[in-house]
Amino acid sequence: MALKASLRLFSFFSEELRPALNNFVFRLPHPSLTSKSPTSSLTSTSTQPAKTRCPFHHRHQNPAAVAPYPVETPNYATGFPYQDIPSPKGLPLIGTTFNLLASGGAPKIHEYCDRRHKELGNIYREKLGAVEAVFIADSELIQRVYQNEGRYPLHMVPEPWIIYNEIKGIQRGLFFMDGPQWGNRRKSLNKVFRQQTVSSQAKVFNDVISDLLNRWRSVRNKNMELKDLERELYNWSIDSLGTMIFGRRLGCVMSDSRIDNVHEFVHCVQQIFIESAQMTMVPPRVAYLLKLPVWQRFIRAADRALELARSYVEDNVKEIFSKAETGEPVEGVLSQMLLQDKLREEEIVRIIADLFLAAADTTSHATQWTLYMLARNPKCQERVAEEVNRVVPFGEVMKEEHLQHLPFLKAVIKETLRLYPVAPFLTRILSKDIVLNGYEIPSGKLILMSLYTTGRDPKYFSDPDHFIPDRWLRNRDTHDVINTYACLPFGYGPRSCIGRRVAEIQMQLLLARTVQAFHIESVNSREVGITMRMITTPDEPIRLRLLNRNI
Ligand code: HEM
Repeated sequence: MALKASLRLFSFFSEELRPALNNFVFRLPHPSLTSKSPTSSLTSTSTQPAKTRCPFHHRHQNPAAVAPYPVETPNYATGFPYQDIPSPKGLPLIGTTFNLLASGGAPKIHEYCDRRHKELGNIYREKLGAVEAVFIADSELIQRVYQNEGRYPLHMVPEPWIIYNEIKGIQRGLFFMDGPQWGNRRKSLNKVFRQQTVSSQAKVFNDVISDLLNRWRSVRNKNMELKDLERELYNWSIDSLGTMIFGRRLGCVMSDSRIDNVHEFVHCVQQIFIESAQMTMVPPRVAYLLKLPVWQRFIRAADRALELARSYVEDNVKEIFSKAETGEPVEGVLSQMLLQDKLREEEIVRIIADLFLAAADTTSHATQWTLYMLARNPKCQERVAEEVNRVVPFGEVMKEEHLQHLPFLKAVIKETLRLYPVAPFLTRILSKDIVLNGYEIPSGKLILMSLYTTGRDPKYFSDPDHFIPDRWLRNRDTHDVINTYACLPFGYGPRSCIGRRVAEIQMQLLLARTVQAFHIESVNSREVGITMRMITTPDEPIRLRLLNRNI
């Protein structure tokens, strides 16, 4: 959801989330400091006596690290004080905001945080604007955060959305829920998004792809270049999800589409992301109070997107009820939610509207990056084409069971998401204190897990800057993926991405069929970089040439 906004979003300027609750009674070294690996023993409750000093002492002269160990029985649930976590120097009110601005601002925040990790280590804290966050870039620390997320994990909701929901007095979908309310809804929705249900949608996903590929054949220019790939993929991802949910086509990938509302919806969702990203550098509450243009644009786009999504969902809900009354068959998971799960209509409308916001940009950008990687790595592209043609000869319908025999294609997608994680930071706010790398993290602190950094860390991935899908293949001698917590493009645990299977099947089908139909070439004259628009997007439009394959 844009939420995801990503969700995943990243609004450093939101107000303080929760006050630090901790009164540190014991300020003793944690047993983790006794181990060779600074992180491995963090998960243990061992009471072994401490033998070594702080693993960071060479780069962070922590007084506690060199203090004599206490005589009384240490409480190993505690570590060094939170304040001792390495941190860059900043100004009192705005922290290090100017440093971020000087480094390119919000669009380059992934590189800024990557440099901070290189300078300060795999854990640091930084105050940007009004919010302080603890950044971690270590697979064992990430694992530890997820192990402690509790029954109802809490993540960060982007500040512009918090304000929006407050001033409009509205409740929203899954991404915005917490506690038992979230737990109950997530349980019902998990049924809808389970593997079996999603797999049964392969046929409808294929119908959308057939239209899309036909459209691409006809809209290429004379150089065989496809215009506005981003918009094409947005339309595809919305049409696919819409067909799964409503049981009928939205029609937004057809070349003669007159579904203006859907196109407007797509446009508004893109706008929401652009404006939210702008507000990473202007405190959203200030933007709201001063009615700055960025806030006005955000609110206009959000109002319209939700209005369009709601009216479409409402129309479909009405139709489902009237068909159910007359005994006509109804397709799509919306009918299942209404008729079997008996969710209230008003709640379904907001849940589904937000699902569209969550799905559109994430799936389309993940697919866009993968197509780009295939274009830049022609040998990999040929291997995918050979693999696909071996499993599904050209002209035969690709079914969900075929996808199980396409390991190299799946490895290509994983490798792309390692280098270009759509959500570059995962967020959690824990409801209990924990110790990370020997430092106490009080409950309520915002923790950001830096996937961009872990995904490119040579500690986890050899030759990390290179696109090497083979590293993900299990049967390969040099299989070098040791710890998957370093690469979690869909998050982890009960609050991980609910749409993961939908996205994976949609992407696998589209990519397999695209590579089967076309030889893809990149037209960009330079290597496309990353610009953050709340999610990982290209810093210039990705331009592809699609040449027909002679099969
Ligand atoms: C390649 C495409 C996608 C990527 C990379 C992606 C990634 C993510 C990530 C990283 C999270 C946060 C997980 C965490 O905090 O542990 C998330 C949450 C979420 N995603 Fe996705 N997502 C994708 C597609 C989708 C689709 C297609 C849908 C809807 C059908 C969707 C719906 C959601 C929702 C509703 C949440 C919030 C879940 C909750 O709060 O319980 N996502 N996604």
